[in-house]
Amino acid sequence: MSTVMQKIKDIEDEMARTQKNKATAHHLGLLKAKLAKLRRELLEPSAKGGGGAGQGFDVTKSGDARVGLVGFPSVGKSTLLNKLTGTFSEVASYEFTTLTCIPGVIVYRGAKIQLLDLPGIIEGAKDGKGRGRQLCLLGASIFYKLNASFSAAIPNCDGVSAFMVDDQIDSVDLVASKCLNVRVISTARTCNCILIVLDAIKPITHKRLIEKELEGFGIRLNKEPPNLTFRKKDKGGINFTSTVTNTHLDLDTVKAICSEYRMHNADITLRYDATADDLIDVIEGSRIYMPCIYAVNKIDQITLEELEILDKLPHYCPVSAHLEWNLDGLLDKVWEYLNLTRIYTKPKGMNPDYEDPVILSSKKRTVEDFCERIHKDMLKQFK
Ligand SMILES: Nc1nc2c(ncn2[C@@H]2O[C@H](COP(=O)(O)OP(=O)(O)OP(=O)(O)O)[C@@H](O)[C@H]2O)c(=O)[nH]1
Ligand SMILES: [K+]
Ligand SMILES: [Mg+2]
Repeated sequence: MSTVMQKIKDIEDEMARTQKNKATAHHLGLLKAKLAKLRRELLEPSAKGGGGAGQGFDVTKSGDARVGLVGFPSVGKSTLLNKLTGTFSEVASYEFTTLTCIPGVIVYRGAKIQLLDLPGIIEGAKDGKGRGRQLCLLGASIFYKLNASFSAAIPNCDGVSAFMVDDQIDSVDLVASKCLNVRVISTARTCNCILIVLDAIKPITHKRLIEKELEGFGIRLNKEPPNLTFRKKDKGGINFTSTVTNTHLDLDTVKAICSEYRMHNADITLRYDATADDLIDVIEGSRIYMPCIYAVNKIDQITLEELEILDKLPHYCPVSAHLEWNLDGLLDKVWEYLNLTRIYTKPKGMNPDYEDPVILSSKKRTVEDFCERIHKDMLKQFK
């Protein structure tokens, strides 16, 4: 059951051991491609039934946009949900209080924004590093709590029995924690914006760990899709051109990556200094480019000097969920990052309705999209 995870770990270990230089670039490119393929496998529905329905949490999308709270345990995600939406999600000082997805709604500037509280991300689950006995028991208890819908709902967990003997708890731990992360991140993929919640008094490295976890599952944060074209052909080999000098990719690396995908004929054109990861992203497709805000919580615990530093970092928004500090600032930022468009309609012979705008997303805001939103037949009669 954990073979995919084991393979991922092996490749990550090999990458860590491999020195980065010109001679190893193509081999590293190949490993990166292998890793991307394995991670995709982890997200795909299991071949043996079980189905893909359980990849994310089963919460119906509603409103004009969806925002997800992602972070390590006990950083204050549920407290934030409660304060921002008035919904109830259990808050406690112990880790993994929340084990499922709890939605709430924020009405802001006429838009309905669905906010999702999610379980904490489990550190090290990605590379199979446990935290010894403590995490083993935690994994087991998460597993028991989730078990009712567990093996049916989660890919790559088929056949895990709830009645594992003690020496198997290690693998239960790994599977349970991995699966919980997969569910959280699969749900995060359905969002229009992610709020990475950080604890102001925890190490700054936590930010990078959460980012890596999300990146590992195809989410690209505050990033534009790579400006490169990849065109498959029937013959002619690999043709690699670039309009700029590139420092990351050479023909050998490009060929190694393409061969991993069994693509031996393709035109690849770069318009910027792209990396191997960028090329893999384009070949893989299904990457999600998403705005992300770092909500640094519990600022009531730090000094003013520390706060001033945090406040200057890009995409950061310091808050105290518990004391309700700067929640308006956070909402403003969410609004800005969602980049929604409000359209006010004016009924014939009446004043425009400034109370109830039609909300369009940043990606779908043409007149056509507007018509679609009002009524499916509107476009046909539209002049
Ligand atoms: N000092 C301080 N404590 C906070 C703040 N926000 C939340 N807490 C506390 O942090 C603890 C964890 O809060 P939760 O909201 O349960 O955190 P969570 O991220 O949802 O935790 P899990 O569901 O277990 O992943 C609780 O004891 C909260 O009271 C804050 O702004 N300042
Ligand atoms: K908690
Ligand atoms: Mg919680």
